[in-house]
Amino acid sequence: MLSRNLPTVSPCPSRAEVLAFSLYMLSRRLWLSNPTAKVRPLFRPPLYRTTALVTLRCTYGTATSSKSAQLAEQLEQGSRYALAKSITLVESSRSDHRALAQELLSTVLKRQKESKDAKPTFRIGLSGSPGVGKSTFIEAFGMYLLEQGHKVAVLAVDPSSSRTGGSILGDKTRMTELSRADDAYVRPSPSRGTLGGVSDVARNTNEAIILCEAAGYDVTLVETVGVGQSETMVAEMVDMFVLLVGPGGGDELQGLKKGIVELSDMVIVNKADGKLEDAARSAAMDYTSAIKFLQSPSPLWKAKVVRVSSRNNIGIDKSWEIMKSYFDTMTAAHKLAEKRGAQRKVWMWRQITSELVDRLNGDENVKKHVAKLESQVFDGKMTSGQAADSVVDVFLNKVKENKI
Ligand SMILES: Nc1nc2c(ncn2[C@@H]2O[C@H](COP(=O)(O)OP(=O)(O)OP(=O)(O)O)[C@@H](O)[C@H]2O)c(=O)[nH]1
Repeated sequence: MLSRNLPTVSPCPSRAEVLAFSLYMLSRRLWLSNPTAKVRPLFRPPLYRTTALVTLRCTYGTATSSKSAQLAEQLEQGSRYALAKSITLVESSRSDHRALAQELLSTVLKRQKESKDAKPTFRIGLSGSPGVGKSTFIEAFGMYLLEQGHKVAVLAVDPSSSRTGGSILGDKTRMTELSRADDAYVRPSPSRGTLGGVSDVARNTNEAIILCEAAGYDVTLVETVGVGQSETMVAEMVDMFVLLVGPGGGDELQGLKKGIVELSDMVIVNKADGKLEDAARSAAMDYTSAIKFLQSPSPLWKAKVVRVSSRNNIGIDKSWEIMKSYFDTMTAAHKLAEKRGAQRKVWMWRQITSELVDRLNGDENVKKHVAKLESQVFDGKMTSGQAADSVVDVFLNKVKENKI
């Protein structure tokens, strides 16, 4: 990136310097266009080279920051176009995009900190197996929130899209009514090629949440599907984690899936209508009694269970009432800010770990060294611990020599 490659010369040139340089360039141009004329460059400001450099530096150095300031401004004005563009920057793997995204995030965070009348924001994670009715619920719930005067953003965390290029959540048209509403923003799943691993998905989503909030969306719904670590990941980036289950009952109460109920601050039994109503009632009772014996994510809150028919718009208001009550309880005890701070720290360390491993894996010398060590470990000539120490030593030595 140009602003990175140019030497840092500060401060910016004074007006007099810029004027002197411009006069010099003008007289030079006149002279070059007509060398016989007696308009030779009359003077050469002693600092003109530096001035040129400084001018360039200022022009290109501020190009990124003025672009990011402009985007931040448009975001604050609630431009959906600016929001989509900003999230694309955050998701991009291009280094100039990432640099711009980082500038933008810094500007946005600074403005949020300085703003005295910032609206409170609420981040809600929503998970459930495929087909349980997540889109239908979000559509109905989102429209209800709009009626209550909220601005709603919907983001999707779909680890399948980074692994396979396809996506469980994003391949079909979803939430059509909500997508068209003025005060809603529905972000489709990131497409192929924009993501790396799970850690990148998390980073992008965390940053996208900040951008949505900067654009005035006070409720952000982060939707995920119960695949791999995605539920735990989402639970660790939101204020409240909601699990959507079907009326068939209780799969989530068995074995491995039990952990996900334990993470949940609320369980919504969806499809509580028609022939499924009785089944939904008994599933709700099963969840309510099971939750009594599970550990709560917070000592201040015991998970609630609610029956909903997203298709018939039943129980949507009750769901919001419970969510608001959670929000009020946690805010009154100053627990939300604490939770967000702790989450940021956790993600910082995960990002550090993943970034270090990426750099380590990307280094050619380390790769060669690892290849040798792997065969020694395989043959039992070296323990895995010894090999790991050796790889890290090689890597750190290169870092010390400023080669990485
Ligand atoms: N009876 C009934 N059916 C529902 C309800 N909510 C959703 N459905 C149906 O359940 C099916 C799946 O709904 P979706 O909203 O697409 O489910 P999803 O969880 O988003 O599914 P994926 O996008 O595949 O993860 C659709 O046929 C919906 O019409 C409900 O409240 N009652």
